[in-house]
Amino acid sequence: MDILFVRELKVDTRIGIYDWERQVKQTVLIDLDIAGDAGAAARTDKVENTINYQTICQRLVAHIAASEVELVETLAEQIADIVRGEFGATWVQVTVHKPAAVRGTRDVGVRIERGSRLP
Ligand SMILES: Nc1nc2c(c(=O)[nH]1)N=C([C@H](O)[C@@H](O)CO)CN2
Repeated sequence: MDILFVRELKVDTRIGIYDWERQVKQTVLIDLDIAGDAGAAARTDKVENTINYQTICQRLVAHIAASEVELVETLAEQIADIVRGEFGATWVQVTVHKPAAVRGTRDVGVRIERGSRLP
């Protein structure tokens, strides 16, 4: 199994459980690991034969910038649904970072895996 990855996709969004967090936008960073077959794309050297990571990033930026969820868990689940449902990935790992959201930390967030690694 091969992995396509995205690291630190940066998006400003309304997210959080507190009143003040409903008034402002905060930055989240998204990491993705997506199961795929890099061999098929490599043999043809055509992006049509793989999952286009740029298209996924554009789709996720549009979704996340417009979303207004409270929890990082909800956002991670929505991202996994998009990557699997719209891009045909069989397995995805999604990490949502909310840096500096909690005093005394560098980063907090959630990591989820959805789907099967088997083709
Ligand atoms: N499990 C979670 N715990 C917390 C979340 C969250 O999204 N998932 N969010 C918050 C606040 O919004 C925090 O990020 C800002 O102070 C607290 N705990």
